[in-house]
Amino acid sequence: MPQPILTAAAMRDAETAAVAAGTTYAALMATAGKAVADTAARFALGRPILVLAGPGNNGGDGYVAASILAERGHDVIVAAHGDARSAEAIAARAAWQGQTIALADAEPRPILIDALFGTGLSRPLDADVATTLQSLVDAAEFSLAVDVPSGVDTDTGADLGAPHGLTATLALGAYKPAHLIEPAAGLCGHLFLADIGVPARGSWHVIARPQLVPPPRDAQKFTRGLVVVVAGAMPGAARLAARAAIHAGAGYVILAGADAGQPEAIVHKPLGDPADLAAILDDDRIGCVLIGPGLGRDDRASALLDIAVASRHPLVVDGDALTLLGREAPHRLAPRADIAMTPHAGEFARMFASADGKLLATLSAARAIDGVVVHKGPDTVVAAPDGRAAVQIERSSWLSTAGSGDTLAGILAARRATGVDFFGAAQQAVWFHTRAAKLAGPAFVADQLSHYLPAAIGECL
Ligand SMILES: NC(=O)C1=CN([C@@H]2O[C@H](COP(=O)(O)OP(=O)(O)OC[C@H]3O[C@@H](n4cnc5c(N)ncnc54)[C@H](O)[C@@H]3O)[C@@H](O)[C@H]2O)[C@@H](O)CC1
Ligand SMILES: [K+]
Repeated sequence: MPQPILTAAAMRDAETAAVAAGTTYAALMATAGKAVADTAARFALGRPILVLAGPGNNGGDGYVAASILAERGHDVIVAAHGDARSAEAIAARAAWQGQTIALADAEPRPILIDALFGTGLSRPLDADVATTLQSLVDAAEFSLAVDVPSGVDTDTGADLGAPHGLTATLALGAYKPAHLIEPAAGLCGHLFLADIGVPARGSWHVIARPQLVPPPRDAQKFTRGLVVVVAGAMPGAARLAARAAIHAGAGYVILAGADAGQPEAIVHKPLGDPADLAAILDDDRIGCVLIGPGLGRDDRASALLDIAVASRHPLVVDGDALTLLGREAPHRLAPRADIAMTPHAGEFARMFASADGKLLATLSAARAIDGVVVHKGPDTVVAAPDGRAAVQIERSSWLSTAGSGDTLAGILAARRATGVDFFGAAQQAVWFHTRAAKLAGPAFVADQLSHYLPAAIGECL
C-alpha cells in the first residue's frame, strides 16, 4: 500500500478512531515522543539538546522526548512557549523534571528539537517567535521538526513563518500535505516518517514505485499500445514526446505532422490540412493521443485540438493546447471522457483558480474537467475527478530543463496506451520521469531522458 497523506483533520479522526479502538491519547503521545527521542538521539551524538515546546500536543511530544532523552543521559533543556493546554500536554510537561526556560531566553544549542506547533497551527507565527526560532535553527548543527516545521499550514503547505534550514522533519503517523507540497515541503529538510500505531487511510497517497509485468506472451505491437503524437508549429517538442512514448513501453508510435528523426521506429504521418488528423485518428487500435507539445496557438493549432478532442481515444492535453483552452477548458473538454492534462503552474493558473493550496486546487480542476490532472512542479500532484490524489515524493531538480514536460506527456500517453487508466498511468509517468532523471545524472538534456526510461521500467518488473 502506498503511504497515505492525511489532512490535519483526517489525522485527528484517525487518532480518535485509534482511541475508540482501545488506545489512549496519552499512549499515542508517548509513542510519538519516543519516536522523536529516538530520531534525535541518532543524530545528537552526545551534543547538548534544546527542545522548543509549544502549548499544544506538539509541545507535549517535545516534553515526552525531552524526558526520554534526559533519562538516557543526554544534556537537555526545554524552552517553553505558552502554557500547556490539553490534558496530555499538561501531563507531559508535569512529568518533565529537567530545566525549563522561556523561549525568549533560549540560547542556541547544537541539537534543536522544534516542537512549538504541529497540525494545530491556526494563524501565522508571531514575528518574535519566528525570529527566535530562525536564529536557533541557524545556530544549531542539527535541527529536527516534530511532525511538521512550526509555522507551516498542514493542509495547504503555505509558509506561515516557518524557519528555513531545518535539517529534518519527523512526520508522525502519516504524511500531511505540508510534507509534500511547496513551499512547506522545501522547509522540512530530510523527511522521516514514524509509525505511531494509528492506522491511517485515505484517498490521497504518495506516488510509489510502479509494479509492472512484461508484455503477455501473445503481445504484438498494436496491443502493446499505439500512441499518436500530434506535432505543430514547433515539432521538436512533439518529437521529444514521441521518443519518450516509444521508450516508455508503447508498442507503436505515430508522429503526425513531423518527422521524428531517431529512432526510426517512430512512424511519420504527414499532416497537410488539419482534417488529415481526423483520418489518422480513425483507427480503433489507437490507445492514446497526445496533443499540445509545441502545437502553437494559432487557428490551425486550435483546429487540430478540436479534432483531437472530438476523437474517441484516450487523450493527453499538454503545453500549448492548455493555453489554447484557458478558462474554457472545462467547457471545451466537457464532451470528453478519458482525458488527462499535464499543466505546469503557469498553465494551471491560466485555466483554473489556485485557492486552497495545490492539492485541493488540483482536485477541483480534475472535477471540473472530469479527467485526471497532473499539476507539475517539484511537488507534482496527480488528481482524479473522484477525489483520489497522489503526490510526488521523489525529487530531481534537474528536471527543470527545456523539453522535460514534453517527455512526461509522452510517457503518460504510452502508459495509458498500455491499458492502465489515467490515474494509474499518470503516477507511473511521474515516477518514471523522475527515476529516469536520477539515472541520467546531473545536467542532462531532455533529449537524453528517454534513453533511461527502459532502465527505470526494468526496476519495476
Ligand atoms: N492528537 C493526538 O492524539 C496526537 C497528536 N500529536 C501531536 O499533536 C500535534 C497537534 O496538536 P494540537 O492539535 O494540540 O496542535 P499544536 O500542538 O500544533 O498547537 C495548537 C495550539 O497552539 C495554539 N496556536 C495555534 N496557532 C498559533 C500561533 N500562530 N501562535 C500561538 N499559538 C497558536 C492553538 O490555540 C493551540 O492551543 C501534532 O502535530 C502532533 O505533534 C501526537 O502527540 C500524537 C497524538
Ligand atoms: K513542530
